[in-house]
Amino acid sequence: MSILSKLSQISIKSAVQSSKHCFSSYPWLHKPISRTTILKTWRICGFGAGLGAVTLRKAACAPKLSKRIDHLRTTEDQNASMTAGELWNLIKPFFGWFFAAVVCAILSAYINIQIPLCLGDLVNGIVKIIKDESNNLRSHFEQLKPSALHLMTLYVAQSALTFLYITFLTVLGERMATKMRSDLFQKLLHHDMAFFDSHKSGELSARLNADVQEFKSSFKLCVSQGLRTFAQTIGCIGSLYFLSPTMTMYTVAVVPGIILAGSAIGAGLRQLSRRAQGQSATASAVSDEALTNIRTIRAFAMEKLESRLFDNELDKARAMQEQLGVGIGLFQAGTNLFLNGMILSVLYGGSNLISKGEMTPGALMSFLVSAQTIQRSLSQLSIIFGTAIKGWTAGGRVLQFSRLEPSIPMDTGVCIPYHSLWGDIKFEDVSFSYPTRPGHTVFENLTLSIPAGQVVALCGPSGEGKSTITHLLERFYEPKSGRVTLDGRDLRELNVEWLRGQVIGLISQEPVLFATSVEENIRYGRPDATDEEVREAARAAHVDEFVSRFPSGYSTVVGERGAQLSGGQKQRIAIARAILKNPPILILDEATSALDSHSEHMVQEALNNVMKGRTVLIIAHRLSTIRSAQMIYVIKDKKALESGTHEQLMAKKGSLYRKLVEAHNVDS
Ligand SMILES: Nc1ncnc2c1ncn2[C@@H]1O[C@H](COP(=O)(O)OP(=O)(O)OP(=O)(O)O)[C@@H](O)[C@H]1O
Repeated sequence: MSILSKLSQISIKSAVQSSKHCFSSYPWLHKPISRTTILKTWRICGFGAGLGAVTLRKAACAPKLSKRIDHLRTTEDQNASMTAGELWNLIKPFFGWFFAAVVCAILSAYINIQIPLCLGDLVNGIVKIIKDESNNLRSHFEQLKPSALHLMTLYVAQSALTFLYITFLTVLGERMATKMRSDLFQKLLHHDMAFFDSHKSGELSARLNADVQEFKSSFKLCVSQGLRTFAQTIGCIGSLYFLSPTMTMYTVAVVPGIILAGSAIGAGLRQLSRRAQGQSATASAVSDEALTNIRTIRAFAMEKLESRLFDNELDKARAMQEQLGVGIGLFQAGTNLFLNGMILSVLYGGSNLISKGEMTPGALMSFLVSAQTIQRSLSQLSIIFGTAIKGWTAGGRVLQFSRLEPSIPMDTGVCIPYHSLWGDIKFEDVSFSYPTRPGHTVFENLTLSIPAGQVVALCGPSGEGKSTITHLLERFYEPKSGRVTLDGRDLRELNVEWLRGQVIGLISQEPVLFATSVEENIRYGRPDATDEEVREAARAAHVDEFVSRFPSGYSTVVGERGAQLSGGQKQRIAIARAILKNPPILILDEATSALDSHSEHMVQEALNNVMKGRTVLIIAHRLSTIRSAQMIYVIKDKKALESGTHEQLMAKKGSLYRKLVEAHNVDS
């Protein structure tokens, strides 16, 4: 026996002995263990190990998946800024309201400057009463009346002006925000598809909502409080000078230093604010993406992981906002310390002047109240400064996308009159790569022709660019070189709105519906269609069959992106929508791929009716659909490799089409 086996026997023996010893102290352990108990134990161990493994796997996955978030981060935000000219352009349309608000705010500030002076007169009168040792107190009291009345008038006027400027500013702020939102939305709707390829919808919606809101609130605050407090500060400094030039000179000598320090801190805070807002937008993008893909998250049981990813981004945003808060807090604390020191110096210096007989108690009172008004105004200004930083950045973020001009203008170019439109399409030496992936060439000198009134099919392996051909035809993107023509005219000469709205009808692979009723979704094809025309299109696309079984019929709401319908039902509604649009050129991008063979047969029938007399471009994987085409192009290796009818291509020896059919890459 080898040394190793001896050693193992010894260890087994000692283990048995020690276990016996151990068992003897626990009598219940002497009971025979049943098979079920052993099985249960195994199951529990297995479950525990499984749970541990899943937790570990998820923990290990988290950092990997968090890379996904990197693509949701926005980089341009750092450059988001706004010029004074742009701010003026926003105000200009509502200048009347702005002017009224500014006048009221300045008048209110003027009154605030007057109040301390008037208060000083009143105090001097009171001092006279206190000092008077004659019995003429009543007449002194009577002399106070004009000052008291004056003060009363100022208080009432100040309240009225406050009411007015707040009202004017609310109207101004709301109108500006509405216009900003409307302009941005309009701009977004017209931006190039490449823009949407590189920006997340969550980010765009944050600019449209949260950023506009932030800009509006800070603008209102800056104009109402900022203007008033600024005017008050300047005015009160004037009053101070009038009351005591010496003390005023001492007081304001330190102001330039404070302004310089404030500007330096402000620049840092502005940058921090930009980063914090960018991070908040990333957090929103994460939640937005998760909520949009809730079904995928459910299917993979990733709720906890997604929640962790969101928390992670939220934490970063929170930390940055906290840093910003600390920065603003420090700024305000410093300002307050400086201002309180100023008041103390005023009291001390003022008492000194009174003792020398160079100042009256009333003047000191006025000086003090004016200095306090300045103090309040400046500390208010420091708050406003923080808000202005946030608002300025938010406004810049909104304008950043409003400034961009789409490279494809929507409303310029020629519209071919309906009666002379044939629908003859040609791709001439087209080279193309997507703007977001410029290094990846999708087509190189692609040439193909879709003759007017004919049905042409595109087939070929996945990812070779079939759908891209439809994108170029719809002019979602521009070719890098070469041209796409309609009836011999370059698409670049034609009006895009007319092309997409009246000439081309697209039924795509994944139809997306609006979260409204079936009827409204179909009517989207032609908003002025009558109810009967909508029903007719629905019948032609076999929508009627399933909709009539819904309790609410055509009023049934389809849910977000049509989530409450099956893929085939969505597809049929999309077909009805295209039928209603009645375009001269029809693109069917795997339009029947989501249907079962029965529905496909019915929809194909409907499509056959619609296709008559039109130019039709079909992208399909089903042989039954492809073979009916008058011309088939096989797209591969960045070009149209082969073309011909089904019979011609099948008869051609070594043809790629034949290989695809035989390899079932084209479904039979
Ligand atoms: N918006 C986009 N941005 C960047 N690249 C894209 C975009 N859309 C498609 N592509 C790329 O362009 C190439 C062609 O894609 P396309 O969708 O046209 O292929 P396809 O032949 O229609 O594929 P399938 O038959 O699978 O639908 C692919 O490599 C794809 O990854």
